[in-house]
Amino acid sequence: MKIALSGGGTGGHIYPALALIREIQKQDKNAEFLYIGTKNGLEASIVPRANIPFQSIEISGFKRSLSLDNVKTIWRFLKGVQESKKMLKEFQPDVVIGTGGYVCGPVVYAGAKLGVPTIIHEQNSVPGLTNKFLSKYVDKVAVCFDEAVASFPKGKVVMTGNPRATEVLGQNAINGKLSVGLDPAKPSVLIFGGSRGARPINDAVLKTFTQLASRPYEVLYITGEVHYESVKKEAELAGNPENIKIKPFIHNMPEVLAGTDLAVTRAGATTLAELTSLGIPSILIPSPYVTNNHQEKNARALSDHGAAELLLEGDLSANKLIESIDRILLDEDKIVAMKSAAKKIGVPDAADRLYNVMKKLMKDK
Ligand SMILES: CC(=O)N[C@H]1[C@@H](OP(=O)(O)OP(=O)(O)OC[C@H]2O[C@@H](n3ccc(=O)[nH]c3=O)[C@H](O)[C@@H]2O)O[C@H](CO)[C@@H](O)[C@@H]1O
Repeated sequence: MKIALSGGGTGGHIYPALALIREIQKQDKNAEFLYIGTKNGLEASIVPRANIPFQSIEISGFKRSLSLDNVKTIWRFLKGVQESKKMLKEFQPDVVIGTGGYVCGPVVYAGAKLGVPTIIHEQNSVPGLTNKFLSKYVDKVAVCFDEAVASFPKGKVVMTGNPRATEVLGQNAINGKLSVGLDPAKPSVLIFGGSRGARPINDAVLKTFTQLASRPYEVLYITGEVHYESVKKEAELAGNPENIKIKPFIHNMPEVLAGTDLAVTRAGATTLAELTSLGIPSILIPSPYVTNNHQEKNARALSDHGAAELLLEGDLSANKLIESIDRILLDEDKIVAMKSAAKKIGVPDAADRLYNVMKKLMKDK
């Protein structure tokens, strides 16, 4: 079986595709893959690192407002479709799957126009522009939230969950802690602002350093690649306490999550699928800078059920952050209740569900 995949820009669109690949590899040793992305997105480093054949097209995102750039984008889209058609004709896939981000626009569109079975996977409760556009042309739309169903053509939508929820299971917590310099005997908090980091979260975290230094727990603080150098400098000025380990980005997130007692993070949909599958309590600080405020909607799907606490960016401060961490982490009953609420939302068999949708589509079409 040959599978072409595309999805990119940020980790939240790339890791679900890689998780699906891992599931297919488990069930079909002979499966072949081609991943199409852009040279500028995170996929250009993450996908080859996972040993998956990677090719790139040139494409940029569409702006919602009227702009000359959009003319360029349309031209690039059409060029991207031609390039994708060439790659797909050469690879001859049995199915094309898009996991979001503007790069999958031309790739999945090209697949549909060539008559190849096509699927898009929408991780969020509110769909992105690219997936909305593609939903008219594809055969199936796989979703993770009930709220997303109404945004897509009836009859195409299937509820699968996010394949990354499957991939993060069964990892070794001790190895995860040791790999980032944490003490396996102590509780730990993971702080990160999505796959690229978030300046407002970094600013608040840096101001908590003096207080965090006296806490009985440890902190793994992932800054995002672009923020790392400046955060490191400020952390040194603040005395960089022993119990706070700072990294720019980590590639073994499943292992690290296995040893995490509490997560403080944005509310990207793929991160939330991981947290709920593992039953990790969280403090969610949704990014207000995303389409239709979709991260807040993602976050509320957890906080409404007691699986997470919502901390809006407007209310974020160092004091509020440390008060929330202490209140949850130092209260065993609260941790147990949040864990169980998170697990109830998780969809641990999501990868198998998506693979089954794919197999059925290929059989039927
Ligand atoms: C600004 C923006 O548009 N963000 C979107 C993007 O976020 P973003 O890419 O930040 O997405 P998510 O938070 O959903 O996923 C991040 C992924 O990166 C992984 N990770 C993160 C840090 C690290 O050091 N190592 C690592 O592997 C996480 O475990 C997770 O698998 O895609 C999500 C999924 O469609 C959307 O919900 C977000 O709104």
